[in-house]
Amino acid sequence: MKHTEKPAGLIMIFGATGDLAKRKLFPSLYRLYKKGNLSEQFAVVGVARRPLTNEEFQASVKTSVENAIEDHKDLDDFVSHFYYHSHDVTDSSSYQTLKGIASDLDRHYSLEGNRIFYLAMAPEFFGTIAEHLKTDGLTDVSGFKRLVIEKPFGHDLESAKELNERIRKAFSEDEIYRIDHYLGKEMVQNIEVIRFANAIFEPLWNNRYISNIQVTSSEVLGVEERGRYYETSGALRDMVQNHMLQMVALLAMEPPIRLNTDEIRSEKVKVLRAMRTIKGDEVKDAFVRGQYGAGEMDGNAVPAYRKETMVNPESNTETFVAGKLLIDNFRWAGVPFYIRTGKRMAAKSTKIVIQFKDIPMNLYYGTEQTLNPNLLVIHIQPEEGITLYLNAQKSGQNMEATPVKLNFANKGTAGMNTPEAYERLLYDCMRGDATNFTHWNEVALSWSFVDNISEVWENTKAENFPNYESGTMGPRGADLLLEKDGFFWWPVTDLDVENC
Ligand SMILES: NC(=O)C1=CN([C@@H]2O[C@H](COP(=O)(O)OP(=O)(O)OC[C@H]3O[C@@H](n4cnc5c(N)ncnc54)[C@H](OP(=O)(O)O)[C@@H]3O)[C@@H](O)[C@H]2O)C=CC1
Ligand SMILES: O=C1O[C@H](COP(=O)(O)O)[C@@H](O)[C@H](O)[C@H]1O
Repeated sequence: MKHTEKPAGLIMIFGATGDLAKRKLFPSLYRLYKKGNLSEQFAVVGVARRPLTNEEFQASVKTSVENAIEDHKDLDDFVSHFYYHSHDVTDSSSYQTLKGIASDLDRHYSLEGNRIFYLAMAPEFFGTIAEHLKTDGLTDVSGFKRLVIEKPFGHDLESAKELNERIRKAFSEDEIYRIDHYLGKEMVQNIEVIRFANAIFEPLWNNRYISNIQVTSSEVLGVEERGRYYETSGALRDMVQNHMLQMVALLAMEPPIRLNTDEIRSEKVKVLRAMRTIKGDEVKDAFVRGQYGAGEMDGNAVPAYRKETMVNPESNTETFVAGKLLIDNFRWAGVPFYIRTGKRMAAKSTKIVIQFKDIPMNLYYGTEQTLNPNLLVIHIQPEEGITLYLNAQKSGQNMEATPVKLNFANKGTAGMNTPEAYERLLYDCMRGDATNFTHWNEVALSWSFVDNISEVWENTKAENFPNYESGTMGPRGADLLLEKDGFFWWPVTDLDVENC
């Protein structure tokens, strides 16, 4: 696929009055515009039901950008490229009007017939919109056409297949950009560089030298206003099926023969294929689910999940998942990948800890004492960087090894759920680079892995829910999962080897 750095084009955003558009998409587009990464030949059509004039829509885009970004120098010029069409996506009759608007803008801005359709709406509309775009001729373009589709991509493998078949009627696989915003994060993208650009890591990156890998993505926030969605999702579908498995795939994949979209995706797919299936009775040994109870966060009392708005007071939905994954291939046989994610935990943090195996014998401590293992920590958020924990002699100490750390802190502005991730992904999509979007094969394999677990959990009531207090690192079962293998979770805040 040829990448043009600044292609002209129309971006049609379905759900343009929604939260995602306001908080992430408009500020990201503005940043691209400010950096000169957006062609002057661009126009945006916002679509949603509520009646708005173009001017009202432009004012709301302006407000969204002002709320997110301090420098607004060129904002008026930027918003002048925005247009609005009030349209119910389930109403077949108004797609023709939308088509007329798109054609007019194409001529007015010389958009070269390039179109990106961004579906920032509830997933039940994805299939309908894609079908209409085709049947009503919006996809009959002289340039490129691309579909950006938000999560969740289905609810399980079956529904994901159904959705995929519907959107594939209008777009080919290489025109579909399935968003996983973790793939837009600076340090997630850095995993490959750390692995494949450093002679000191790649030779050690296997079961001979690594004892276990831990991936934690903990959140402080609870379910907020998303109770209705979350009740049907839970942490397994919301975080594990996509973000957590994507990080595992990047950590475990073989070096691609070339750094292009197809080769990278194909290596990730191989990891997902090699992941050992966990089903039936095995689920309770390899996976732990949790649900938050009431607690205190930053000195304020917070309610239990079951007391949140739109949540069943007897809900069986998990807000926490910990699991042990095994990748049955030559490189990783026998190395556990532990994953852990949850809401209302003690800290907002996404970290990857690679724990290396112990050296055969310790010359430096008393015989009963072991040295601290070498760790490589990849800090995804809120701080961005890497830390390598080594043992060395500190000055003044006599032939005694103490842990020292080598730190690299990324200078980028690290925010949570950052618009920067969306900015990168939007830019990639405009340039036709789908590397950091998920291919259908990845989505399908992730769902089939997760479906086996959710099937067991949906059919067995979690008698001990709620089983962790808000503001903690999850239920005790998550610690036991590692303890039975002789490991423990490395802390995610202030990771200090000396104090572990
Ligand atoms: N918000 C976030 O941080 C994140 C969101 N997502 C995903 O992004 C998508 C959008 O989420 P979010 O922005 O939060 O959702 P919102 O509920 O805030 O927005 C939904 C949008 O859809 C429009 N809409 C609803 N029904 C129709 C209809 N029948 N026809 C036309 N427009 C309609 C609404 O406008 P109106 O009422 O005027 O029609 C609104 O613009 C979802 O798939 C979500 O999972 C993913 C990651 C993060
Ligand atoms: O996709 C999702 O991600 C967020 C967490 O994203 P982060 O970038 O803040 O780590 C999560 O809160 C949400 O439930 C989920 O849908």
